[in-house]
Parts: sequence; structure tokens; C-alpha cells
Amino acid sequence: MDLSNGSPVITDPMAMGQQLMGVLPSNMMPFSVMPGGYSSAGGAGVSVSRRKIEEVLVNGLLDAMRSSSPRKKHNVVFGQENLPEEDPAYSAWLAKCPSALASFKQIVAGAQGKKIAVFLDYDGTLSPIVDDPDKAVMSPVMRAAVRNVAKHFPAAIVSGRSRKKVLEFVKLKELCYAGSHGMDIMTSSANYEHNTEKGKEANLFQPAREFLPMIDEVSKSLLEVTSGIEGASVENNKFCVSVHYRNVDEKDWELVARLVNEVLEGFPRLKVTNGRMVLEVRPVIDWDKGKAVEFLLQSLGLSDSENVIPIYIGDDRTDEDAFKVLRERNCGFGILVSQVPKETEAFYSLRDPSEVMEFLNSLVRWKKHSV
Ligand SMILES: O=P(O)(O)OC[C@H]1O[C@H](O[C@H]2O[C@H](CO)[C@@H](O)[C@H](O)[C@H]2O)[C@H](O)[C@@H](O)[C@@H]1O
Repeated sequence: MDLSNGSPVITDPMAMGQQLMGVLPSNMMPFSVMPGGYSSAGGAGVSVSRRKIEEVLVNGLLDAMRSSSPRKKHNVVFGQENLPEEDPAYSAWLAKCPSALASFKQIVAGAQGKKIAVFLDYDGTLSPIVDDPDKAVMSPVMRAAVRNVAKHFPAAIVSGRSRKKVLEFVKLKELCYAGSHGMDIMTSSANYEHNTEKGKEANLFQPAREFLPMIDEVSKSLLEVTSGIEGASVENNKFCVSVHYRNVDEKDWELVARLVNEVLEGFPRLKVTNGRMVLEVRPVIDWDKGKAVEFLLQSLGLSDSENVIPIYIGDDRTDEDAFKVLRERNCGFGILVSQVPKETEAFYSLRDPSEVMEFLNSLVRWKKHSV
């Protein structure tokens, strides 16, 4: 990836306007009205009152919140007595996005003689989704599995969390960390041991650095406006901010959407995307987890797509950017962690973090036997 032509920060108002008109991938929910009259509702030139635009934005956001947040009722369907495989829709989906465990032989057959690099999302992938984001700890057995992976393969964590926070959870120095959805990348010197370019120092890459004061400001405003909503919480992830609504009564979701919209009106260079019961506020820059993976591959000396197989495992919409990059590079593949059928750019699937651990352990066993 060549960044020599400039930074990913978008300064051209037309380019920002295009993003707001829906040029971004579908998971991106542009949210601010541009001074030039762009709206995510209809694009340039559509004359609607400001109030109507606000309604469209709030309703759009609310729809996204509802559709992207399968509530606990789904856990009943896919609870212990009712495994996803027993659901006909899930079985049909598995035919399109097969289990990475069931396809393991095929996966490693394609990796013979090549170098595998492993990229791991954190929440929902290495730790189960829990109600309290501060309690999303990683189990000791999962940590051991990730440590072993990092011993045998170049490996990185790519998370929406702040880099500091995700490191506190993972507690392993052997990996690279890309926090804030890839906007805060630290390559580990230990990771270079896997590479041809030995002896390189750890490096820091922060393409959205100039947004730091703005993110702090918006984080404070979001905290203030949502403080009266029971169950809502705001997490400052350094280069992006999460507004959690998992513990908010569904009748108050509209209020959350409305308040976030109101705050974002004062920040035209920020946008909001939605994840698993979370609204993620971040800079409008041309950077995402996919770009972060490309950056890491290049900086770790692993960009030779003929001989390197990157594997990216993640559960969230933001991980789709990474799946897409691997699909487009035609090397390596994404693995989606999901208990429900989803549209995805991933080639394979795993049901939950326990299957992720099984897959990681299988990779390590295979590597040990293939040397
Ligand atoms: O890219 P990720 O590592 O998957 O981070 C995405 C968001 O993950 C966290 O929120 C999610 O997990 C929480 C704990 O299980 C859960 O309570 C929340 O509902 C989920 O959305 C994290 O707290 C967010 O800041 C990240 O953006």
C-alpha cells in the first residue's frame, strides 16, 4: 500500500460530500449534513427541509440499530438446546460460507509452502459478547491459543477498541495491535522475527492523529447528552467513540439516535457507523480495518500475495472491510464469526469464540507437524 501520495485524511469537501452521499461501503452510515446541501437521504440538489433531513437521518440510524442488533431472542433460538446447525436457514448459509473447522484440510492444503499471517478482531471473536464492555475479558485458554499462534505466525489484533484497552485485555507483547478500527497501529518488534526484514523496530502509525482533540470533544458531548438515558454508555476509543445501547430499553433507542444525530451536527468531519448494539463515531477518513490489514502486511514485509496467506477472523460489520480487501487481493480469506446467517465477504465461518479457539489451536498443530 502506497501512502506516499498523501494521508488518508479527506480534506476535499467534494470527496467528503461523496462519502456522505453513500459512496462508502453499505455499513457506513454517513450522518452529518454537509454545508453544501448533501444529505444521505437523497444526495446533492434534493431540496428538503432541515427538519425532514434530520428525521430521515434519525430514522435511518434507528433502522440500522434495529436491523444490525439481533436481540437476545435470537440467543433463545440458537441457545444450547437449539444449535445454529439445526436451523435450516443457518444450514443453507453454511453451504455458502462453510465452517472453517469443517474445511480445515482444504484451508491448509492451499497454504502448503506459503506463509500464513493471522489477523484477529477482539470483541465477539476472542471474547464473548457481554453486557458490560469493561468485562469483555479473554479467557486464559484463549490467551494461550493466541500466544501460540503468535509464536508460529505473524499475528495482529485489529479492534475497534483503543489500542491500550485491547492490549490490557489480550496482555500479549508478541503481537501487533491495531486499535480504533485500525487508526492506531503499533507493529511489534517481536513480530518482525517472523519476517524477512529482521531487526526492525516497533512502529506507530496513526492516520487520524489530527482528530484527537475533536474525538475528545465529541466524546464529552456524547457522554453529557446520553447521561440521562438508563443503560446508555460512552466509550472513548481514542480515535473513535462508541455509544453503547445494548442495555438501553428499545423504546429509548430513538432518543439515543436523535441525541447522537444532534451532537454530530456540530462535527461535520465525523460520521457514525453501527456495530453490535453500538454506534461508532469516527473521523471521515479513507481508512478502515481493511486498509489497516494492507498496511500491516506491507510493513511486516508480507505483501507478496503469491506466497503469503492472510487469514482474518472477525464478527462485526467493520471486519467486512478486511474480508473485502482479502477477497479483492485474491489471496487469503476472511472468516466470519456468527451464529446467524449474514451477508458477508468472508469465505468461511465459525460459530463463536470457542470455535475460533479450536481453529487457532488446529492451525498451530498443523504448523508444528508441517515443519
Ligand atoms: O472491533 P472489535 O474489537 O469487535 O470492537 C467493536 C466494539 O466492541 C466492543 O463492543 C462490543 O462488545 C461489548 C462487550 O462484549 C458489548 O457489550 C457491545 O455491545 C459490543 O458492541 C467495544 O466496547 C466497542 O467500543 C467496540 O467498538
